[in-house]
Amino acid sequence: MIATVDIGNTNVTVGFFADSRLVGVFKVLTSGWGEPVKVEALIKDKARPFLKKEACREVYACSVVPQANKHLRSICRSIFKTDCKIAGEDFCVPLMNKYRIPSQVGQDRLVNAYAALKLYGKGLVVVDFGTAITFDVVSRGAEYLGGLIAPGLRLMQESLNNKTALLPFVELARPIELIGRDTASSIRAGIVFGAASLCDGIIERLLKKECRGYKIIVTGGDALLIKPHSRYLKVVEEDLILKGLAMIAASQKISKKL
Ligand SMILES: Nc1ncnc2c1ncn2[C@@H]1O[C@H](COP(=O)(O)OP(=O)(O)O)[C@@H](O)[C@H]1O
Ligand SMILES: CC(C)(COP(=O)(O)O)[C@@H](O)C(=O)NCCC(=O)O
Ligand SMILES: [K+]
Repeated sequence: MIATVDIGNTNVTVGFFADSRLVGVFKVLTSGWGEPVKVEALIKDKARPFLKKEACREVYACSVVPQANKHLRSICRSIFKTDCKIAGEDFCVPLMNKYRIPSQVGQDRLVNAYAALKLYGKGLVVVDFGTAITFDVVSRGAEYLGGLIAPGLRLMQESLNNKTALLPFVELARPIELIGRDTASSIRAGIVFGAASLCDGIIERLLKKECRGYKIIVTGGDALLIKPHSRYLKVVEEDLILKGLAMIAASQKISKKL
């Protein structure tokens, strides 16, 4: 069995793969890194049922929270009894990276692009509704071209609440009407329809120009909330980063054998 870890700005997501199949996933909040001992206890607890069945041979990770990396390394040794390999530090995502400064791009975006390329073939856009909404383009020549970054749904919720006197924090849910007639439904409609329109608008621009005929793949914590309101989001890949990490682990094993 191998373990994969995705440290995003909201969640740490852990996935276990047996024979390339995802057999289990759990999440803990990223904000806990201030108290790594607590994060370790949480991960240990949630990983226990999987580790009882089978030991972990390898851990592949991807992080966009650099201050978490050293804790991740020690947590891996103590829970999984093996060193973890972190994207960008211990291995490179095997993709031609055309970002102006290649090291500047988030490793999560590269892993998403790699995973989608392996699953769906060249010429695609990955949309990830995480803390940020990211759009990542893989060309017909299988190169990572870059993309776009916009604020995610939680950031929209929090900034409306934090930067105004009267707006409360409202839990997001499927909006029931376009024209909100109370504060909570106005905020829900604004954020959910707004994010769907932002997404469709950007995809339309991409499809008209550089990305004519490209496939669109969507992932991330808020993907299912937005999908019903979008024209272009049809193909959902949950846990795309974890799948990408598992595919990279498998490819490294093959290249070692060659
Ligand atoms: N407990 C929570 N705290 C914050 N956001 C949450 C929580 N549960 C679900 N979410 C939603 O998940 C989104 C983040 O998705 P995720 O893909 O896990 O992000 P990341 O990969 O950036 O950590 C947020 O925008 C928010 O709407
Ligand atoms: C854009 C991101 C914040 C997205 O992170 P996430 O929503 O997955 O937490 C992350 O990929 C990042 O910090 N990128 C570095 C800058 C860049 O990609 O250009
Ligand atoms: K994201």
